[in-house]
Amino acid sequence: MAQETTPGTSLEGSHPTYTYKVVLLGSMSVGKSSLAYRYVKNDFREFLPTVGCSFFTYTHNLESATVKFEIWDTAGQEKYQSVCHLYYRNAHAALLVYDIAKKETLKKAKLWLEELEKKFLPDEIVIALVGNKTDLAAEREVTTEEGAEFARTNGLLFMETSAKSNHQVNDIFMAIVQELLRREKEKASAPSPHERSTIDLKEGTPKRRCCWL
Ligand SMILES: Nc1nc2c(ncn2[C@@H]2O[C@H](COP(=O)(O)OP(=O)(O)OP(=O)(O)O)[C@@H](O)[C@H]2O)c(=O)[nH]1
Repeated sequence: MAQETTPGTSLEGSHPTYTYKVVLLGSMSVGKSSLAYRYVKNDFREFLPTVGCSFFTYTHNLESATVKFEIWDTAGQEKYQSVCHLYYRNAHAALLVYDIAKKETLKKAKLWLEELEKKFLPDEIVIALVGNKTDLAAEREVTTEEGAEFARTNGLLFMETSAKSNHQVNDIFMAIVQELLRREKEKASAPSPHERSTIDLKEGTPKRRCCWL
């Protein structure tokens, strides 16, 4: 298992570097490894079994920032479920992957969402719902509207992809990058805890209070 890393931010002038942990979750064989492989290596292999967890890194050199992704690809097999919480601990983003040709895999993605909601506050993690295998259009069991509606009502990013035909794989990872950067900006423009003051009614004088005690 890869060593867990602490995300970091280094501010070099106006070009910061952010490191994020991104996890892929979902049923067995929905294409989690294939999506990671397509994204990082721009390739597709028919056979990419995951034993436990595998690990990829990818660096985005954007105009405004450098964004490093540590992508944790978890195995969908039931026997690994009991240790899965170790994989998504401290994650900044999660892709909940289902197979558009297997309805029950969307149910499993919904269960993953419940699990994440127990462990993270909404602003702690960016979650994307990903309907993979759009190239199997003739076998489709989940409509685009069904996925989109579930994502909309739960505040998730949503995209349908095909790791095989390279459809929207880059786009979903880039949507996650953009959302993470948007949140960084929002955090940076929020008043710093040092700036907040409270009034001590007993003494009648404004006091600075540190908010993370
Ligand atoms: N047609 C099609 N097949 C795909 C696609 N993505 C993955 N597959 C196939 O689906 C099977 C499972 O893919 P994986 O990437 O190993 O799926 P996984 O979710 O990582 O599976 P586990 O590691 O067992 O949890 C393989 O045979 C892949 O070739 C896709 O977009 N289209």
